[in-house]
Amino acid sequence: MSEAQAPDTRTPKIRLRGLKKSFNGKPVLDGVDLDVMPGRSMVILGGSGTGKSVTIKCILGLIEPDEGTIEIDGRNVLTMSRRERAAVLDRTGMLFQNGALFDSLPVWENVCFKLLAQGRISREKARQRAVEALVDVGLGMGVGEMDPASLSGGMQKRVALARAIASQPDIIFFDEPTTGLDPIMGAVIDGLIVDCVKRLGATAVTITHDMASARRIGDDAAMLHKGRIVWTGPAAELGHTGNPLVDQFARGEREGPIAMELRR
Ligand SMILES: Nc1ncnc2c1ncn2[C@@H]1O[C@H](COP(=O)(O)OP(=O)(O)OP(=O)(O)O)[C@@H](O)[C@H]1O
Repeated sequence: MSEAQAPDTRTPKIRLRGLKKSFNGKPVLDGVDLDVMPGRSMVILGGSGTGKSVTIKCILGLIEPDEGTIEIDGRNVLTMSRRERAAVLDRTGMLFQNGALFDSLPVWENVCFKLLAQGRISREKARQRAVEALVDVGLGMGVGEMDPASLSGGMQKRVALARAIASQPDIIFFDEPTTGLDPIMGAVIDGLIVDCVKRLGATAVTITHDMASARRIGDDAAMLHKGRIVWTGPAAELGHTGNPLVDQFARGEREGPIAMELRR
């Protein structure tokens, strides 16, 4: 492969610099810096209400930050035209915390909702694409015709995963993918996430409080604390990083720097 054709593995897929966001004068993000390299799986950790979801929503264009830059493939999406930004965001997928499936639509329409809404695909092709995505997450073809409400929690998560991958995105966000699942189903979903992300060659960003899940899904991890990323490193080291904040959080210990701050 010539140098011009070689994939650029040095430019981060996502680069956040100095990202700030306040709500009603209260800072939530206070200068977030984060790099997610292409094809890597990044897990973002942090206590409840520290701004993990706000960070992801800023990247997805659902919340406008007050300051900072958000680069995707080296280009600042915040200064792009609406059209350019929409084209970049079209290449992303998202698995929402509660699945966010529409009960009024059969599963297959949920899976291909984005493609259908954008008129990018015929209904016949969408149905076919949905069945393929459902098979990829271990669901039978018949599930496509069912109502989401009639499915178990684990099956709903699989459908939500099928929806996240159906448009074959190159960046996928997972918000608490194992919340509400028993530990075995959680491990199954994690395995599917890893397989699907690998198959697509996608870059993944996951928010989770589940440390077993973080170690299974993540290559890299980052900890958000007091509006900033205070640590990044290998997900496999969580609990043994040598950073007292991260290790306390990862081990779920009551005593440590985080508890002391809460007591003040
Ligand atoms: N649209 C909004 N308007 C006002 N405040 C908001 C808005 N979105 C988020 N917040 C506030 O920002 C803070 C961070 O919220 P966020 O949902 O990002 O936390 P989180 O780290 O994802 O927490 P959790 O782990 O509990 O899901 C919270 O105090 C929340 O109330």
